[in-house]
Amino acid sequence: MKTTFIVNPAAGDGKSLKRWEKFKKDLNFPYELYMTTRPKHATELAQMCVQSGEPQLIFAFGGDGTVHEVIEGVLSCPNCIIGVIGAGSANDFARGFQSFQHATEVNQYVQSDSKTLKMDIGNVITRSENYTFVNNAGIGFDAYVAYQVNKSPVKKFLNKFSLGKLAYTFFVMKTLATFKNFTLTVETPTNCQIFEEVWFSTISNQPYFGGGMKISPQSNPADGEIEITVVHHLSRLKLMLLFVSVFYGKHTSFKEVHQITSTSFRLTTNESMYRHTDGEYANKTTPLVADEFSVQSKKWRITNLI
Ligand SMILES: Nc1ncnc2c1ncn2[C@@H]1O[C@H](COP(=O)(O)OP(=O)(O)OP(=O)(O)O)[C@@H](O)[C@H]1O
Repeated sequence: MKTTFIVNPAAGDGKSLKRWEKFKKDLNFPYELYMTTRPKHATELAQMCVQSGEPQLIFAFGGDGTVHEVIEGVLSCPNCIIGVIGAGSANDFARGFQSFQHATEVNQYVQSDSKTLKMDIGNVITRSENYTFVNNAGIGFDAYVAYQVNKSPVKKFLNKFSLGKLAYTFFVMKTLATFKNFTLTVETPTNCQIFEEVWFSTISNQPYFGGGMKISPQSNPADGEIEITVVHHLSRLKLMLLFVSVFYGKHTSFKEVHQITSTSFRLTTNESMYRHTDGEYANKTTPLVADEFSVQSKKWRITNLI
């Protein structure tokens, strides 16, 4: 089977390139290599790779953004298998899905009978655009933080000293002081609930978000369902406490955290709120116009390492 690596040299605050240089020395099979040079490039490269419709094994080498882009590029190709080597900052994909740590594991997989697992993907239909998500999508506080971090020159500057994570801490604190809570209506095919004073809501295909926070412990990316987590009606101080407890998956016992499982959700905000899909800015909601979140079951294939 044709094997390709798509490497984002800029992932992981720029550490990905160094890691790749080391990693490739231990690979012992022929492969094609593409380096991304800009956002969305990994999608274009993956689309190019699968154009022929031939069976393909494509390794995404980078962070969650890179993996998201590669998977988006292969959705039309049922013969394509995705393997992941997490080399980003957050690497939530590598926590929630099977992924490779070392080149020796990749060598073993390529020489084996290439077992695969079929995985789900999330879709978001909004008034202006459609999006996909592999890990999670969200509306509110976290999306606004991600937006500010990604557009800020502060992160680029701190990256030079491998201190990119400080940018997140800075913008979390800043947003915490200024964020205005919103009202969220959550409709499932069988129910409708209105949540007041919402900080954020996350729709999860797998348990992790934000760099290891186990926001949705029961999410399973192969079960044909997605989970919504709504965090509302709590003080700034308690929100901070909640962020600490999320790392251990203990936040679900807070009465201010609501979780619902469904195959689809219609979410409506009372005012315009920032959205993200897999941590990347995905525009803002239109007040009183529903966004439709759904899941497509078994839509892409991942390397099965077990
Ligand atoms: N050569 C490049 N230079 C700058 N940015 C790039 C380049 N190639 C890809 N990108 C963009 O870099 C962004 C970040 O990549 P990625 O998410 O993989 O790394 P990360 O942010 O360090 O990891 P994580 O998302 O796990 O925190 C992506 O949005 C991607 O489109």
